Amino acid sequence: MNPSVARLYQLAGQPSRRIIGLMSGTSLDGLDVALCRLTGDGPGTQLELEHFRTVPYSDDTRARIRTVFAREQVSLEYLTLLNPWLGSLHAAAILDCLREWNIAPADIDIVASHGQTVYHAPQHQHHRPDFSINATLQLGDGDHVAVGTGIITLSDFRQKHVAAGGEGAPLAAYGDFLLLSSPDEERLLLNLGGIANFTYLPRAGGDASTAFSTDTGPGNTLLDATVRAHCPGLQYDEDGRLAAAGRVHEGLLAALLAHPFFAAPLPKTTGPELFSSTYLAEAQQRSGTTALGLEDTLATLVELSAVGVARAVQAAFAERPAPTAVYTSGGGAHNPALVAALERHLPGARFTTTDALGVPGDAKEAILFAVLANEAVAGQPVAIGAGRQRVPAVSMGKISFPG
Ligand SMILES: Nc1ncnc2c1ncn2[C@@H]1O[C@H](COP(=O)(O)OP(=O)(O)OP(=O)(O)O)[C@@H](O)[C@H]1O
Ligand SMILES: CC(=O)N[C@H]1[C@@H]2OC[C@@H](O2)[C@@H](O)[C@@H]1O[C@H](C)C(=O)O
Repeated sequence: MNPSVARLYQLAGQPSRRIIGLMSGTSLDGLDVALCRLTGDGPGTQLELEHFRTVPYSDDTRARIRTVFAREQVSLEYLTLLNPWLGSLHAAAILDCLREWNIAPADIDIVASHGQTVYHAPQHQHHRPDFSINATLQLGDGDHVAVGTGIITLSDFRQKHVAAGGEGAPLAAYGDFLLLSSPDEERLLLNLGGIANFTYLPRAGGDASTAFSTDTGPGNTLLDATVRAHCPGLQYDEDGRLAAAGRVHEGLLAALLAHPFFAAPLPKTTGPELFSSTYLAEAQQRSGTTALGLEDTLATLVELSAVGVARAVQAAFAERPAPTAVYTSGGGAHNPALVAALERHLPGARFTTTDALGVPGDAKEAILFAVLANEAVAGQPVAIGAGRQRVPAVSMGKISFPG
């Protein structure tokens, strides 16, 4: 038997596994590295987060990714080179974290690598009517991660979801359902990353067919792009200070909300391909706000993110009350201006970060991929959701052996 197959078989039978989850999201702030001890599988999964670190991307790495990121046309040569280059970069980042944590690579069972999304193309969003399919592309080749670290690696998680009829995202429903369902309350788990999304969790033991997750629109992506364009050297509006100094421009807000994405049925996914500086510039043109100051523009974009979330929540809970327990995660949870806008638009909701549930908000997405890898190796496909909101019951991730 191939020794790596034997090792994988052995790992699948162990009571627990030590898995490093990797995520690098649309904000391009860095690579999130979460070392998880996962015991059991399925709804009985227990998480112990042993270590977490965000390895910041250098300006050079960000610039390389931005050369192709969310662009319709790119150099095929550049894309080809970036794929293994990012895989090796991620492998080096893992080794660096392990050195810092004083852990040998041989003591890690699996790496679960999301890779870097460079283009997300659900059918409702892409521009090629000759392809009536959903598609999404993550770079950072898994073989390079496996060979670079010497650790069995699962990667490219989104393709199976697409192959099984999904849009490749959000995958959060799986991890949230397995780790964060509670018998005491139904929950909304609201992730405020570059793109915002939420998962609805019924009470644990209740009707799992009602669980689902959806993107809601921009989270931080337009805020970050606007700050970068106006304030060279700054990556984001720290603590929402600039936005808090501005006033919402109702005309610009209405022009932004006119996009059909906000009225489209749930679940839906999106990305910076749609919520781009072109989208903002067109709305500014239509509303006559091209000269609007930075603070007012940011205040309006904060409002847009919050209204996007509120509209999706209202659409999901048109017939019955929305859960009042809302747990936030992602970088936007650190932005008081965004959280305040959400509190205004979701009156009655109690906002807490997922940290209160033992899952640090900044680590949640990296943990998700560790959970997905744990399921792929040791679990069964998870059946949650129903009808249009069905989450395909599939195991996800492609396996790369180090040797
Ligand atoms: N103190 C803060 N004040 C304001 N905004 C913040 C703060 N800390 C983080 N952010 C925002 O969070 C962003 C990073 O968020 P996060 O790491 O969750 O995004 P991501 O994982 O890349 O996105 P996605 O979930 O869409 O893939 C930053 O770019 C910034 O906009
Ligand atoms: C295609 C893609 O990378 N989508 C990301 C992105 O970042 C947030 C939102 O858009 C979400 O749909 C998804 O990530 C999380 C981890 C998910 O799949 O649940």
